[in-house]
Amino acid sequence: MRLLCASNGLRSRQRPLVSAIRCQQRGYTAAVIGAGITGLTAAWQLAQDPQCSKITLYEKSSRLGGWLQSETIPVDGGEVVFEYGPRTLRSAMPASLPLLYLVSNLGLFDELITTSRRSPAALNRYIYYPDHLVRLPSPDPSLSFIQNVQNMAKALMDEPLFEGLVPAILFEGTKPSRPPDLWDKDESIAQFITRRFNHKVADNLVSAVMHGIYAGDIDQMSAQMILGGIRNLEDGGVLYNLVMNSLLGKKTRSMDDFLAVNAITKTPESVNRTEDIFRVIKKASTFTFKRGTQQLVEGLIDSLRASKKVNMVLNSNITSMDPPDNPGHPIKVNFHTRLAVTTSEHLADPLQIYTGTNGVQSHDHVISAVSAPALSNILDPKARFKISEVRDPERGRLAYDLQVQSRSKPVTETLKRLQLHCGATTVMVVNLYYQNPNLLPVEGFGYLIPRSVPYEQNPECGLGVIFASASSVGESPVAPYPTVSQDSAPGTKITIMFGGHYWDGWKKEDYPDHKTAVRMARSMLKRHIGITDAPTVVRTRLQENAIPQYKPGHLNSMYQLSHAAKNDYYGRLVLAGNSFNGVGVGDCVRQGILAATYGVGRHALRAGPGLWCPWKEFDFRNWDLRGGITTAPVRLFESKA
Ligand SMILES: C=Cc1c2[nH]c(c1C)Cc1[nH]c(c(CCC(=O)O)c1C)Cc1[nH]c(c(C)c1CCC(=O)O)Cc1[nH]c(c(C)c1C=C)C2
Repeated sequence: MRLLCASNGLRSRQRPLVSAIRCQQRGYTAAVIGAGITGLTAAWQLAQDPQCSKITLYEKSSRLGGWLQSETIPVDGGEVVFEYGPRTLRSAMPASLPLLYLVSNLGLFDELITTSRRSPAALNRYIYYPDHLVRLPSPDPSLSFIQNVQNMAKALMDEPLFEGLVPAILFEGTKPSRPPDLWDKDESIAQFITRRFNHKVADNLVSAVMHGIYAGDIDQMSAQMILGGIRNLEDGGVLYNLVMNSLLGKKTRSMDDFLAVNAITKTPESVNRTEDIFRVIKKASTFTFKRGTQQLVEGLIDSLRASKKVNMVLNSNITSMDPPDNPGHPIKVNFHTRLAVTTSEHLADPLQIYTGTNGVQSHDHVISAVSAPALSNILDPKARFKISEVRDPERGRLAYDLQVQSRSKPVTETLKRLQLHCGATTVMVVNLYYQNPNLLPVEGFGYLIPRSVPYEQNPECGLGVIFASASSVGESPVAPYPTVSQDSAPGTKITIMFGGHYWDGWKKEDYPDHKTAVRMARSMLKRHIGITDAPTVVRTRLQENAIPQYKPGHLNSMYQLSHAAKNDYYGRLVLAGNSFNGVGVGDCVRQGILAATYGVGRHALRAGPGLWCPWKEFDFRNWDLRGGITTAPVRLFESKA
């Protein structure tokens, strides 16, 4: 096995862990800042550690769960579940294992709905271009091999969406690859795809996919971070290497997935479920919950309550969290809570709510699970920086010059480095329910809208439309695997998403309000797929700065930030969450687990038998995973398994 790409920083050195050893002897306390999915998972994992005596979970709002939010709405003939954030979770091996173990640990396995790899929602994915839906080529199991090949060839020849794709595929292998001295130079996704294929592939296909994941602009997104595994194959041709690897059964794996599987607590319930978990991964393309993804949040909250070790400080505003004076000292967190009146149904009986004004607590470890801008605001709300791009003349690598414009205290390196992680897109989510069950022109997942669609076809800045009824129905994961659905009402549920990078730089007052958003959604559906019916239920949610954007240079700035946090806070501050390594629910769960185990110095790696300890092939005894950012997207290795 070969470690494909590990920057020195993320391999980092060993250091004396005097304070960690002391903590291990007497037990330790921890704080988690932010009660989104990363923070809740981290708090849950800490609560499983008998050595962890107390966990304080700080949340600035009165609601837990971040942007995982579902609502069950009564309608004529039953109920429908609307999602305002993530809705379906990807089932992939081994990336979804930590999440599925967590689900089982929480006793929620029976609550899953799995969407089979052979279902229309998994097979039929569409892109709208330039004025109609185009199905992305994938074998249709109801047709013969010859019919599938004919259909695919026809689509590639006839559809403007695929213009330039065939020559791009044929000649990709002949394009020069990056010279070795520029191996670690980052570029945008658009630059990489244009360099290897052509700009039509970037604009028509790749921009659509990136709308569906990041709501982002491929000119502003890091190829190294987001397409790292693929980009590493460019020597000799990306496609050639992909085909060869597939024929030879070689896979590129992320060590983090294995680290998380190794670290996550497995209750007897989840161990009993192992076979079922692997069955879900094999058969399903995605999964969700009967009452929406919020069920995961509720399961975590119930478990935290039952642990009796967790204090939840809601409505909290952390006013300072300065580095300790020396390595032996804990981190002091000063906070202020408004009168903790909660409206959330989950908080009717919180473990402990501080209703006072100011408080100070010391913690042996702090896990920050908030976004980079939110953490920056905690460290110094008055700090303002001017960031300018500079080119490293020798290596052409992107670098940034940071100048402090204002501050209220001495600026730490951590605070400076956080500034480079501050971009995020805002998405308007519109959920519509129609009584008519036969409204859609095609069966499938929905459609994405690439940036190349002419303005007249997309004046609303739409990113994509989800035929949400299709992904709300599936199989129970438990034998005899009956069909289950989120919705008992028979109509059609559609979600429309707008904005994203198209709204970069907009002010609050520029965003559409509820009425305007519904009007925009309806006019888009009419133009694109001819829907003129009036919906019976409409719900909108503006998700502000919800999806972090990994801009070129992200990996390098993550490495710098990780080291700064390790040094400034003597390994006691751990950073996790979607600002760093992955915006999906599975990514956040993995980061929460890694932070609450290796990140706080509580889980030692051992060279056990079998496939599940890939680190034993590397110098894992020298990996210092404590403090800073525990996750490392460059810890990739090649495996035959
Ligand atoms: C609510 C808006 C979101 C958009 N992207 C994400 C969210 C939560 C995050 C996201 N979406 C997908 C992924 C990759 C797979 C994963 O790790 O879960 C991530 C990280 C893929 C995806 N995009 C859409 C759906 C329904 C899915 C998941 C399931 C699948 O691939 O089958 C739809 C969608 N999401 C966004 C837009 C604009 C959009 C449009 C149709 C933004």
